[in-house]
Amino acid sequence: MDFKKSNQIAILGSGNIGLSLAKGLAQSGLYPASSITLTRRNIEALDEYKFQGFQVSADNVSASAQADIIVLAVLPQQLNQVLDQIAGQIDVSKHLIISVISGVSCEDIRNRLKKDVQVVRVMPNTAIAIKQSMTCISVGNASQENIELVKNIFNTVGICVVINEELMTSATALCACGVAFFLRSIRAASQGGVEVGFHAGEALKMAAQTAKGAADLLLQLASHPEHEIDKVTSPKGCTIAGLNEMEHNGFSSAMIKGIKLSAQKAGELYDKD
Ligand SMILES: NC(=O)C1=CN([C@@H]2O[C@H](COP(=O)(O)OP(=O)(O)OC[C@H]3O[C@@H](n4cnc5c(N)ncnc54)[C@H](O)[C@@H]3O)[C@@H](O)[C@H]2O)C=CC1
Ligand SMILES: O=C(O)[C@@H]1CCC=N1
Repeated sequence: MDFKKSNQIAILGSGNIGLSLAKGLAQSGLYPASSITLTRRNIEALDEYKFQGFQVSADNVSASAQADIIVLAVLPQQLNQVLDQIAGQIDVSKHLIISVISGVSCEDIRNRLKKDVQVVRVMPNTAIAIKQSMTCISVGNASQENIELVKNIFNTVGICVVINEELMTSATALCACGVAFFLRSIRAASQGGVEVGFHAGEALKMAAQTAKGAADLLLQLASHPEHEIDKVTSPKGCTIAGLNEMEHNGFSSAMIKGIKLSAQKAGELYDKD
């Protein structure tokens, strides 16, 4: 399929996720660094990216005016100031807004910018920097052409699914915060590995590769976790002993409760006024 040619991207707010997205896009070859403008209030912090060929600026207004796609990537509490800055530059016939901001609806953004500007809400995670993001998209009022454009972008830097906007705070918890949750699990496993005899560095590498293999069993075989767990747990064996000890200490329950609290909090991050 041919996608609309959208040449210039401005990422307003180049912090953790904005820069991860920039790296992934440049790596993918879909958007060269020279077609991406990164904004931040203190642009000295972007020197390394300037050196790599990205355009850097402290001026959200001119960056937006020059862009076809404007990515909003500031914190929820920083958003209203940025929207008020750029509102006058928005050309509804040209601009597509992609917001990665948690807890802010497409309608919130349209109400503050221009009612008929096209806004898509996207929830990537930091693995986008290595083209491994699980990205959830809700399409807002975008045209079919722009929906395909956005899906193509996020499929190039990982895997994307389109979901209803009401589920975006849940997607934030499961997929964006989820990176931290799985990393903490791997870190905990490596700490266990040190207790049973490995040096910290090798324990971390062994835990990470084991986690990657476990995830790939599910993804590549379209298998269910309990089916794969049953293959590991030999009768009267050491796996079931360890697994049950973890469950007695609330392993699954802790993960479920954490995801529920994160989803609730994601819905409370933005103050419209
Ligand atoms: N960090 C993550 O894994 C993810 C974050 N998000 C969302 O992305 C947004 C950004 O999160 P992070 O990257 O973690 O935060 P961050 O604090 O690392 O990045 C925000 C950046 O915006 C810059 N900024 C603030 N005001 C600005 C302004 N007026 N003009 C230009 N730049 C400005 C800050 O200097 C900072 O570099 C949040 O809304 C968050 O909910 C979404 C998905 C994943
Ligand atoms: O912690 C946060 O609020 C952001 C949203 C998802 C990941 N980081």
